[in-house]
Amino acid sequence: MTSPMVRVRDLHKSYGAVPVLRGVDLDVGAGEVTCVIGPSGSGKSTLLRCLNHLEKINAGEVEVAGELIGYRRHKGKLHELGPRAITRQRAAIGMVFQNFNLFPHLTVLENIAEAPIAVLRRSRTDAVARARELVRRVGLAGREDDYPRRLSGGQQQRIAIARALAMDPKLMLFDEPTSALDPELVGDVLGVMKDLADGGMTMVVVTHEMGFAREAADTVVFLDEGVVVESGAPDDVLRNPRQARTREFLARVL
Ligand SMILES: Nc1ncnc2c1ncn2[C@@H]1O[C@H](COP(=O)(O)OP(=O)(O)OP(=O)(O)O)[C@@H](O)[C@H]1O
Repeated sequence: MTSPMVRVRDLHKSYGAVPVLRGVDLDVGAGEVTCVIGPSGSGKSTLLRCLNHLEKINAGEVEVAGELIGYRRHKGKLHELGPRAITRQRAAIGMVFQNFNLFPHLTVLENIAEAPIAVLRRSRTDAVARARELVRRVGLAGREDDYPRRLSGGQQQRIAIARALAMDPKLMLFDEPTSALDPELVGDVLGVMKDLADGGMTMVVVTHEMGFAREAADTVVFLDEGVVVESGAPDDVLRNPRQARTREFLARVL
């Protein structure tokens, strides 16, 4: 594998007394795309949220871009980054959610340029110029001054991707980015994501889009009940799964 961008070892996460991740290992090399698949409630979103400091982990090791973000051996000490280091790391991770989360009172350009100005201290001129370039890149030239409510769900999601890219992330996390979209809008968003993947972006994508996983992923991870049941190349996991649980899941969704 190329140099690791994400390295997770024996990750445990519970909500209260309910265990959701039960010893997860994950490796994503720089420039690789990993798709995480699995039934509803299997812990996929929780795994992404642990990578981005949105959840505190209970045990294990999580390393992103060479930096350990927190671990607790079962009987060992908790090591945590300070708030400034967490902010720095979060800035290096782009996250795209199911529900776009654009600011409704900001235009498309302002939505994209806001964080680079506020967090990276870019000049307004530079941030807006880059935002214009990103709007073109996601195929929405001409919509720069629109407000999000005037865009379709698929267009809003493409802007959400552009907004994440504006921070020049080292890693992009996608949490079911097409689940909230009408079927005819899904392809455009997946197309933007495929272009990113082909351009060498490191990506972890939680998805129910098996076609995307087959085409874009270097690795497919099947998560069930908080455990990685099987992982490997898409052709192996999606076409010739070794585990009965993977076969049963695929039979339901394919
Ligand atoms: N903040 C929370 N507090 C308590 N329980 C939670 C919380 N977030 C998630 N859970 C529970 O943890 C389990 C895993 O949730 P998670 O969202 O990670 O699953 P998922 O695989 O992403 O599911 P889906 O495909 O439906 O989005 C579920 O049982 C869920 O109800």
